[in-house]
Amino acid sequence: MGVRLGPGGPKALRLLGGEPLLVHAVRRLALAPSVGCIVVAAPADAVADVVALLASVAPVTVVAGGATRQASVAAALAAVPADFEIVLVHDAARALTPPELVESVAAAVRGGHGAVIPVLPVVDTIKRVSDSGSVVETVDRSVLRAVQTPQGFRRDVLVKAHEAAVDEHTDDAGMAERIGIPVHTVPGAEAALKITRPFDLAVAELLL
Ligand SMILES: Nc1ccn([C@@H]2O[C@H](COP(=O)(O)OP(=O)(O)OP(=O)(O)O)[C@@H](O)[C@H]2O)c(=O)n1
Ligand SMILES: C[C@](O)(CO)[C@H](O)COP(=O)(O)O
Repeated sequence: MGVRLGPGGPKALRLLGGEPLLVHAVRRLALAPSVGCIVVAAPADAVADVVALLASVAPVTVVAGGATRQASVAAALAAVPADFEIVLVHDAARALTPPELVESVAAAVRGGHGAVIPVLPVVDTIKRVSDSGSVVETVDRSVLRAVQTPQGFRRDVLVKAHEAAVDEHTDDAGMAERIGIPVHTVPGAEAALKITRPFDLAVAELLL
């Protein structure tokens, strides 16, 4: 719902350079040579609108999403045709993700990794803080990474991870980690920033 972006309806349908974030994201996915099929999870009451919106952008299958990201991914995964053995999960909110990043994630899965995530180093000093606002400790940021999408999986790994999930995860790799699947990292891209707050949208407008 784009709560952190402020009022204006589902975030995927908010405008960036005059077009919905979802259109930007799908257009860039479709430009990646490895992508053979795109399934979009749309807000349940906007499926017909999203089908119409994407008709001239790329061939897509649109399904009704769920109340959470995890539920939306599960619904989309169930609609991926049986002959696709590699599945990448992407955020509409990462609307400017370059096709080259999609390719590098896909290539790492093809190269033998069951689960692959793009990551960036953390640039700020990170501190653990108590409920009262006092600093508890400074965390060693050299071992931390900020995680992006698309996240790539062998299809059987992603299906198993979703089937095994008993709680909510903020990304799909988190579910794979929980069942002991090794998750491989590849370098992320600054342009794949997640448009979360108004500042991010302003940055994305400038980048575009
Ligand atoms: N029910 C949901 C919620 C999110 N997403 C996907 O998860 C991505 C990242 O979600 P987020 O940035 O958290 O979007 P919102 O949930 O709209 O943001 P907010 O938490 O501020 O409302 C979205 O771009 C969308 O692709 C989804 O498919 N289904
Ligand atoms: C999947 C994700 O984009 C990886 O960084 C992120 O976890 C999504 O988080 P959100 O809170 O749903 O925006």
